[in-house]
Amino acid sequence: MEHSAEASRRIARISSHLQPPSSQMEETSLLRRSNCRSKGGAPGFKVAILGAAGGIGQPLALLMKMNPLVSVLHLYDVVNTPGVTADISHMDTGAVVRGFLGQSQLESALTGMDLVIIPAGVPRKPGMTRDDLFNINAGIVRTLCEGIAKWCPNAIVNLISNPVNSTVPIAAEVFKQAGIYDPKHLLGVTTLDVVRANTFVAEVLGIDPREVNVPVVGGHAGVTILPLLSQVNPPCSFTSEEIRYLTDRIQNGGTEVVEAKAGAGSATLSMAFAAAKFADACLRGLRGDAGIVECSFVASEVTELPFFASKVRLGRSGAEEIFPLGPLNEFERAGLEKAKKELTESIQKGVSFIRK
Ligand SMILES: NC(=O)c1ccc[n+]([C@@H]2O[C@H](COP(=O)([O-])OP(=O)(O)OC[C@H]3O[C@@H](n4cnc5c(N)ncnc54)[C@H](O)[C@@H]3O)[C@@H](O)[C@H]2O)c1
Ligand SMILES: O=C(O)C[C@H](O)C(=O)O
Repeated sequence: MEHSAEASRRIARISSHLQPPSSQMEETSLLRRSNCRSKGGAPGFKVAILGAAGGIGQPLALLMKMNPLVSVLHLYDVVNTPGVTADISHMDTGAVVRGFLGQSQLESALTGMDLVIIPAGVPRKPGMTRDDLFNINAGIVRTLCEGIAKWCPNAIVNLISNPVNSTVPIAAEVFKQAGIYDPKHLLGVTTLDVVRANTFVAEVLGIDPREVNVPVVGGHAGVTILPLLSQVNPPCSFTSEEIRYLTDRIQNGGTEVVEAKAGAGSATLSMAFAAAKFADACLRGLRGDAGIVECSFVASEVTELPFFASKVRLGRSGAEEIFPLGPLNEFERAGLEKAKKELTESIQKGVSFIRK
C-alpha cells in the first residue's frame, strides 16, 4: 500500500523541494514562479549589484532589498549567486530579486537597469595599498563596464572596487571608447570616508554622529582622502592636536579595518552601509527629489585634475552639479597639494590601462 505508484510520486515531489535552489527557483517548486499571480511590476527603480556574493555585495544586497525605492534587484557574481539570491528573495519587502551567475548571464543582469553598483574585485590584506589591487581589479572593472556600455548605457554607475582613484578613470575610458560616456552617470563611491569622518568627529565632540556632516574631498586612498574639518556642520572648532588625530584616523580608517581583520579582507559591513546610503541618495535624485548632496569621486573641474571627489548635487541625470571646495585653511591647502600629487598618478595609471 505504502509503496503504491501514488506514494512514489509524492516522495519524488517532496524530494524535488529539497534540491538546491536555482537562481530563479523555478525548477524546485510544483507551482512555477511564472504561474504565480504576482506581476512583479511595482513602481520603482531597477538596481543591479555586480559582485553581489562578496563581503560587501551580500549585506549591500540585503540593504537594497529593504529600500522601498527599488522594485527590481539583480544580483550578479561569478560565484554563489544562486544561494545569496534564494536567501535574500525570501525577505518580505517589495523588490523582486533575481540572480545571475557568470559572464554568460551578464547581459540579462544588466539589461534595463537604472542603477548599477559595482563592489566586484579583490580586497586588501595587511601590508597592501589599494593600488596593489590594480592588476586584478582593473581588468574586472573593464569587463563589467564593457557590459554596462552594451546593455544599460544610460544607467547610473556607483563604482566601489579599489583603487577607486584609478577604477573610475578606467570606467570613463571604457565608456568613451564605446561612445556612451556621460560624466554625470559615473560616480566613485567615497561615502565610507564621510561616514567614518562623521563618526570620529562625533566621538571627539561628544555628539550624535547622525547630527554631523564632514565634507571629505580628493580621492579614496591615504593622503588623497582630505577631510575638510574647517567646514564641519554643525560649525565647530578643533585643537591642532584634534585635527592631526582626526585627519590621520580618517585617512587610515580602511587600513585600521584591514589590520583588525588580519587577512580576512577589508571593510564590508560599514562599506555596505555607506554604499546603500549613497545608492539611496542616487535613487532619490533620479526620482527628482531636490537638494540631495553627497561627496563622490567624479569627473570634475573643481581642480586642474580630471577627476576629484567633492560635494555633488544628485538629480534626475546623476551628478548634476559639482560644488567648489570652499575656503580651505593652511593645513587643508597643504593636504590638497599632497592629495593632488598622488591623485594625478593614480588617474593617469587608470587612463593608460585602457589607452595602452
Ligand atoms: N570604495 C570603498 O570605499 C571601498 C570600501 C571597501 C572595499 N572596497 C573594495 O571593494 C572591493 C570588494 O571588496 P569585498 O570585501 O566585497 O571583496 P570580496 O572578495 O569579499 O568580494 C568580491 C566579490 O567580487 C566577485 N567578483 C570577482 N570578479 C568578478 C567579476 N569579474 N564579475 C563579478 N563579480 C566578480 C567575487 O566573486 C566576490 O564575490 C575590493 O576591491 C575592495 O577594495 C571599496
Ligand atoms: O581599505 C580598503 O582597502 C577598503 C576600503 O577602501 C576602505 O576604505 O575601507
